[in-house]
Amino acid sequence: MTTSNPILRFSAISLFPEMFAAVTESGVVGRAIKKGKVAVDLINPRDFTTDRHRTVDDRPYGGGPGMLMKVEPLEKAIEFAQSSQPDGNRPGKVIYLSPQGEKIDHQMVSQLSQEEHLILLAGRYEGIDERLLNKHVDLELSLGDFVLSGGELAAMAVIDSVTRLVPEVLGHKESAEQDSFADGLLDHQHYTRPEVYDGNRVPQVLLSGNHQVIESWRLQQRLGRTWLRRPDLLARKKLTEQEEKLLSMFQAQFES
Ligand SMILES: NC(=O)c1ccc(NCc2ccccc2N2CCOCC2)nc1
Repeated sequence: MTTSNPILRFSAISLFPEMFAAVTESGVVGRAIKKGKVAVDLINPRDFTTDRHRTVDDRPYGGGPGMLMKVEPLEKAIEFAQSSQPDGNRPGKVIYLSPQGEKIDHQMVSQLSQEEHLILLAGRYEGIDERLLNKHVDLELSLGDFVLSGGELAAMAVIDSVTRLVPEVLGHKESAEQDSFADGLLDHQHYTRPEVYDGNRVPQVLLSGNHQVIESWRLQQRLGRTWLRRPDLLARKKLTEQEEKLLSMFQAQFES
């Protein structure tokens, strides 16, 4: 069923809009767009230039290597994105993807999935004038402590991860709920045919058909793997009595 107005609209402001085909033409986001649940508008600051050479970069005050994104075309692109908002809707939230941003995690992605319009600013060159950021940007976010050549890949990661959490986008909803991190734990191991691969058997419990035992084994593995690999995540999670028991059994086996 295609709804006339999407649940969530992304406006991606980028000098390389063609990069976004990677999310708009395939997978979960591609399907959500086809179903009219999500929309992704591509806005290129170059379309807002007024000079003959369609200049989108400018030299940094204070000198130094590299260029910055030119203020005027970028500001016009942001204002266009904000104006392209159906009346009565909440104004779009302007998000700037940068290594200086707040680290993104599941909580942030989940909050963003409640918005109606997200305007994603993909930086190029060495970045953007601080005064423009102060004027227009609501949220500066980072995927992690590493540098990309542009903000587009980070923006696409936001589009994909947020879209997965938009209600009914994933169809059988529980798979978004069962995404690891959704409940603060890492995912359990996965196995498929053949039953013996490279001399290694699939854990017997998964062949038992006993779904209660299988679910509890999977939960125990999620708890154990989180304890081993991401104790920081475990520290933040309130465990039920059953979870405490499963984890301590895992720890006992691990330390035996
Ligand atoms: N961690 C992240 O989310 C992330 C996001 C973007 C990004 N790059 C685009 C960018 C955006 C803002 C400022 C500088 C830059 N860069 C431009 C190219 O030069 C390096 C600095 N990199 C990593």
